[in-house]
Amino acid sequence: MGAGKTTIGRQLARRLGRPFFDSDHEIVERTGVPIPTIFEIEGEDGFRRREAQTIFELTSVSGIVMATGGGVVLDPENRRRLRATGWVVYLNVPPLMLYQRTRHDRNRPLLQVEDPLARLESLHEARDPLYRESAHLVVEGGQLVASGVVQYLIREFDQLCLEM
Ligand SMILES: Nc1ncnc2c1ncn2[C@@H]1O[C@H](COP(=O)(O)OP(=O)(O)O)[C@@H](O)[C@H]1O
Ligand SMILES: O=C(O)C1=C[C@@H](OP(=O)(O)O)[C@@H](O)[C@H](O)C1
Repeated sequence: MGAGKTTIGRQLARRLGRPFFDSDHEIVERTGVPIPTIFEIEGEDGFRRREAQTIFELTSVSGIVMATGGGVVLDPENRRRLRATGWVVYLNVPPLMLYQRTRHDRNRPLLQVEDPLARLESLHEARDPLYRESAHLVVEGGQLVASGVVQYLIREFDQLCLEM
């Protein structure tokens, strides 16, 4: 959630010369409406069904870089497919930094509450074990600029390819 997945994923894809997909963007393209509207009409459950379908389709394509919405890990089948078909990176950013990066954005329905920082803290606590279970690599802290994270991921990815 607001951890820089899209920013970092897009730069990484460009550097690797691979296509980039953002699962939220795919859902918006397919439905033709923004995410808050999907939540309003179909509720979170409806959004999660569309999200699972999109993850199913995108994990069937090889050679891409994908950024996912922060809630994809709630579904065990999403976690299983992501881990089985790709190299999964968890960008772990503390809740306060997530708050600073997302506070002006009205496009995240789960954060449209009186105390978004408290919501981010509880989401982070509940989801952190699920992200760790899904990820092959965890990048801690959120201190690096996006290009620094991309540089680090390219080195790790090259190493992985050499070992295979
Ligand atoms: N490494 C970073 N350092 C500082 N700000 C960042 C970093 N990565 C992303 N941001 C900023 O945080 C906000 C959310 O980033 P985004 O990539 O859209 O997040 P996500 O796709 O995870 O929701 C953007 O304003 C972006 O410029
Ligand atoms: O954390 C979540 O459950 C969600 C995060 C959002 O994506 P970001 O991770 O880009 O905010 C988006 O998929 C939807 O609003 C639900």
